[in-house]
Amino acid sequence: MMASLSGLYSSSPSLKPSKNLSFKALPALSRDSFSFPHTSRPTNLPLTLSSARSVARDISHADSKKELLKDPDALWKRYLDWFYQQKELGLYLDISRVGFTDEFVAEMEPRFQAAFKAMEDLEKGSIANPDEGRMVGHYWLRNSKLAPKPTLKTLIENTLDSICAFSDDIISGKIKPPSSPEGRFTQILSVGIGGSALGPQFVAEALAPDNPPLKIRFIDNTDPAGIDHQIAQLGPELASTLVIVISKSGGTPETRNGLLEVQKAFREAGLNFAKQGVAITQENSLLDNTARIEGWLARFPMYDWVGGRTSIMSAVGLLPAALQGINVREMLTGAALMDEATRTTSIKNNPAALLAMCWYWASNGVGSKDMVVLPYKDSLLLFSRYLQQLVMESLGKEFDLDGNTVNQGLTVYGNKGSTDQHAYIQQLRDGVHNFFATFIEVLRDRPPGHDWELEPGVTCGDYLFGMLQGTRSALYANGRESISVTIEEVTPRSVGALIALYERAVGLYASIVNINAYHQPGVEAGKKAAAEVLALQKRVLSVLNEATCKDPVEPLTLEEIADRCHAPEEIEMIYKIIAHMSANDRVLIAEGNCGSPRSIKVYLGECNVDDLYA
Ligand SMILES: O=P(O)(O)OC[C@H]1O[C@](O)(CO)[C@@H](O)[C@@H]1O
Repeated sequence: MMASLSGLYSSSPSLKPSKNLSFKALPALSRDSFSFPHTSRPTNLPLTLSSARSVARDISHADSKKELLKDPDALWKRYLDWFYQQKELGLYLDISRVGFTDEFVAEMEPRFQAAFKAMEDLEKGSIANPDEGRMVGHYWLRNSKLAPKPTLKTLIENTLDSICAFSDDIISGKIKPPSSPEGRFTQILSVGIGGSALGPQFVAEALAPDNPPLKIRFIDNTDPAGIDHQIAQLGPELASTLVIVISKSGGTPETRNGLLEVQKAFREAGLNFAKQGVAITQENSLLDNTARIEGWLARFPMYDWVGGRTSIMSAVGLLPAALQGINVREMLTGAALMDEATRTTSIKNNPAALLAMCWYWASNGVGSKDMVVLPYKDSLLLFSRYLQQLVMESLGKEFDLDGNTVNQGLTVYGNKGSTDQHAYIQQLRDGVHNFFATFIEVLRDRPPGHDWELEPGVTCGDYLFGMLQGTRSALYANGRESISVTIEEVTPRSVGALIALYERAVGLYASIVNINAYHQPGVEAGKKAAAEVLALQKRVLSVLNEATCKDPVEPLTLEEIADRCHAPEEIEMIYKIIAHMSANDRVLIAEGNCGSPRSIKVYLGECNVDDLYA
């Protein structure tokens, strides 16, 4: 069997996981109908005669699976057999409730060895992101000795030193806001999106002390009302707000808009933005040039060899964290220790490989099941949102590295326990079986000395513990697989380790399914389409302006606007543009109303003669 299957795990294009070969081929033998744990092979594999036989054999194993489920000794043995711990970090991994078989592990071995080799090359500076021709160096950020060139090593070390020195100076009040009665910075307003927001948001929620030296707020969208809300919440403290604008590319529209809105607020408050602005971006980007020309307070670098979603250990994550009094060197140490632990080429001793293997097993190597992430700790609330980008932007790819269409991915969602038990766990337990769970457990409930028993022998934290364990058991009893990651405490070190664990798992998984984890071509399509909508809006405005400047004014139907824009095929979009502008008092609807598109006739509130000749 091994010999006949080994080729199926090679990277040969014809043997790639294929969604066409899913359960549909043999519905009666769906592994979902089996009780747990499974012994069937992943159904993404081509259905050869031998695989069909192996599925048939799995039916006969179904009873023994039931026995395993009922047999606490066997389950305990499986727990111990696969239990992983990283002692120094106090991090444990339990994958006993995922039903992979020894045979499956053996079959995955060659793929993992290839993935370990690819990871080794990546860490040595290979062009691991071939589509963008870039190195992938986030691992160097926490161990600069790994950097492939001495200049990079120096750059990483100097940047870290300057982040620490700058934040010390801000916190101590050595660097002051020019016109604040407080005499020191009290607030951070972070402007950025995607990888330039999610990491800082997660770290702030997880690690910021109750009374940080600077409190942080985020603008991570181009929603005007959301931006207004953040600025309004700052109120007079805008004068003591350090604005950190984060964009690797330096040209992301949402971030640019956030910056322009904040600069307007500064102008209106009579404040000098430049003296309170900090940029984190690549050298010579639009943002970098703006910050340099306008003389902003400080600039910190981003590098083309660090991706947005893995930038949390660069200035992107470290500067906001340091300013909130979080020990960033500890975060880096945690990540470095985890990097070391996930470098081993023994699957069983490598927690990231174990995760990647379970993901492959649970989702059939094609993302057929979603990953629900449930941290049982309020401060880790944003971990699932952070992982959503890390995993889905990395693994959600149309093509594999050989150019075959694979439509890979792994859906991630989640919030926190036990809160979610009162929201969607009902469906997870009893409803559609389209997921596997990851529990994040934190052993320490409260800082020492603060606990008390709210009923004899039981604390509030015991309830949280009970809810987690109860949900895990209830899911398992209904054949739902789960992974449990345990940390002792939420500290900079353990958070650094968690981040590094998942970064590595994503990298290994991507290798195993033969995709590039480090680019995001799909995002470009949406950005391009958005730019086209805005370009069309400008054409609509120009056509309306021309009609408005006529004497008498010529109200236009949607058809007439579309024709004059030479875009009859865009009539629906033109209607939406008109409806949006109308809702924002930007155009006059002369006749009809926006609710009935055919009735609309439009002209502008006033003719702008200058635009006619622009
Ligand atoms: O840091 P930037 O260049 O502004 O990009 C923000 C985010 O946008 C993306 O490129 C996707 O649009 C992410 O990968 C990135 O984290």
